[in-house]
Order: sequence, then C-alpha cells, then structure tokens
Amino acid sequence: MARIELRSIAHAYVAVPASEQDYALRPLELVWEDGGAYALLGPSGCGKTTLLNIISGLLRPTRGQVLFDGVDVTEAPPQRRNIAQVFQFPVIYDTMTVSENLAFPLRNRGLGASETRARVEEVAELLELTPDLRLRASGLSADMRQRISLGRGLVRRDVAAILLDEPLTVIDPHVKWLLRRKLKQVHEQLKMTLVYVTHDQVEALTLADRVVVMNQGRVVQVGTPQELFERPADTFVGYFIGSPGMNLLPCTVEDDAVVVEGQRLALDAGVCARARSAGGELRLGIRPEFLRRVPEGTPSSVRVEVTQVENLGRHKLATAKLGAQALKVRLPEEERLAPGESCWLELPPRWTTLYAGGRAIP
Ligand SMILES: Nc1ncnc2c1ncn2[C@@H]1O[C@H](COP(=O)(O)OP(=O)(O)OP(=O)(O)O)[C@@H](O)[C@H]1O
Repeated sequence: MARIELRSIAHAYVAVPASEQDYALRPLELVWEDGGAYALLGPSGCGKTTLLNIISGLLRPTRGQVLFDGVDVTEAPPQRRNIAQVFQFPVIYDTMTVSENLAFPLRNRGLGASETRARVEEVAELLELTPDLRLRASGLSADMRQRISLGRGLVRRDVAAILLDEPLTVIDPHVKWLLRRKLKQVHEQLKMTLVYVTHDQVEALTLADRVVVMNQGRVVQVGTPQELFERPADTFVGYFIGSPGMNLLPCTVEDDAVVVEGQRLALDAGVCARARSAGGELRLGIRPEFLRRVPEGTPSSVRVEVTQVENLGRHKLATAKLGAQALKVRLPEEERLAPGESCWLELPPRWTTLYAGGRAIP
C-alpha cells in the first residue's frame, strides 16, 4: 500500500480553461496516509469522481502532480499505478465462477497456481464467499457481486490503494450496513489505503477514520468524524453534516459580543476582533444538539419562541424563532415544551463558532 500525495492538483474538462468556473477541481493539496481509511464526501457534481480518476490514472490532471510514496506518477497509465477500483456497478465476469473471478487479477499477472489458490481462499474467507466459490457469478445478488468486485481488488498484494466509488448505491438497504461493516472489518485487518467516495454522510462517518469534504470542486475540510461534527471549518460542512445540520444565524459583532436579532451574546474578544477584520458575511453557528433550555438570565442565552415540536422517540426536535430566524433544537425526550411557548436557550461558547465569508474564525 502507498502514501498518496496530490500537489496543486486542478482539473478542467474544457481544453482551454478561461476562468476559475471552468475548473471541475480547484487547486488542492491532499495527502492520503498509507493504511488510512478515507471517505470523500460531497454533493453530486462536487468533483469526487474526478479526483478519484486522477488518483487511479484514468484522468490526467490539467495541473499538478500525483505522487505514490514520493514517486511522481502523474504521467503513469492506470496499469502502472496498481490501484484497485470498485465502481457503483460491480465489474465481474458473469461466465466465470466466483473463484475464477477472484483469481483473474492474479492469473493475469502470471502468479503460480498454488499461490493463487491460497490468496483466493484467504480473500474469500475474509469476505464470507467461501461457500460460494464454485458458483457461477451470473444471477448472484448485488451485494455478493460487489463483494466479489472488492475481492478482486484485495486479492493482489501489490495494490497501492483501493478506491471505491459509491459502491453501495445498487445494494439493498437492508444489506447495506452489513457490507459497510464488512468493509470496515477488512480495513482493520489489512490496513490498506482506502478511499471511499460517497454523498451519504452516514456511510462516510461510520466507515472512515478521516473524511475529506468537498464542495464545488474544493476540499473544504479534512478531519475525523468528530472534528467535522464539533468544529466545522466551513458553513457548508456545518450544514451538510448532521441531521438536521448546524444552525447558521446571520449576526453582527459589537465590541466583545455577537448580536443576533438584537440579542447580545458575549464571545471571546480575540474571535470578535478577527471576525471584524476578516470581512464577508458573519454567521453564528451552533448545532441543534448543543443548544440547551435554561432559566431566564443564564449567561450566553437567548429568548426564543417555539413554533413546532416533533417527537422523534428518544429525543424531540423543536423549531424555534429567534426574531425572524428559525432555529432547530434537539431536546431530551422528557422536556415539556409546546408550540407558542417562549423559553431561553443557552449557546455554550465552547460549541459556538463564528463564520466570516463561510469560513470559521479561529
Ligand atoms: N467527462 C466530463 N466532461 C465534462 N464535464 C464533466 C465530465 N465529468 C464530470 N464533469 C463535470 O465535472 C464536475 C464534477 O463531476 P464529478 O463527476 O467529478 O462529480 P461527483 O462529485 O463525482 O458527482 P456524482 O456524485 O454525481 O458522481 C461536474 O460539474 C460534472 O458535470
């Protein structure tokens, strides 16, 4: 497996890019550490597949370099990069058995029969395909076919990384989580460099050690699932991750306080000073999970009017009005609150982030 480094990579599909808008991928620097499990997360069209194809060599970037373990492979074709790719639709040979499908990448490279058999058996065991090795691939379920596809990547010892592009899209919802768990187990055992493309935050957050969040051709944050949840570096990450996403309230800064709809909240003096000099629209970000109902007059609290309360089993989700702005609040199940009531909500400074022009003020 390899450490993969992308240096100043950018890509435009038009032959002569005239402006920044022509770039599907804006200039970015990224390092995928050897053995890491990464998710590449972002909405449709943000550039995930473009980035993946640049790593595998299916696409040559307009600008920048791709390095595997320090060696520049920007000009190297896919077959010289030893990347295993698993696509949305499993790529397997229907006329072959499961065993022959798994053995194919090794036979192709001239590996001996006994070593091939041993590797196939090992991978089949790992992916729970042992009882099915003799079955013909045609007619097998989608999740089995995708496991075979993954197995064809894992069977080779020389792969630099395994890239998976939305591999669970065609899998039935009730077996999706099984396959996800399997993939996580396989990664824990083999520690291969794994890049998993998805637009599904649950998939990304459960599978990966680190998540690369993309939006409009840019990498907006790289972090652990916890960092993305607790410290979104960008309003897009705050909103895109979480269910519902972060509350992002337009605000102003006055002295050492943030003012939202006429209500003042004291904030760190340094943050306020940096926000003033940063420029761009200011927003105060707080996740629904971190808001707390408190008695009137509690520091860092605001008065709101509740407009809706949904009972979601283990917790309640309330919508409240702070002046003209709506806030989502996650409340404990036992909290008694009805639409039309007013209450005070604390925005603990520790969980409150100020954004200027979409970026978090450090
Ligand atoms: N072959 C191509 N020619 C021209 N434009 C392309 C091509 N492939 C992708 N694009 C454009 O580049 C941008 C990024 O596309 P890409 O497929 O990388 O996004 P994605 O995040 O993988 O989306 P999805 O989740 O829908 O697959 C999009 O605007 C897309 O329309």
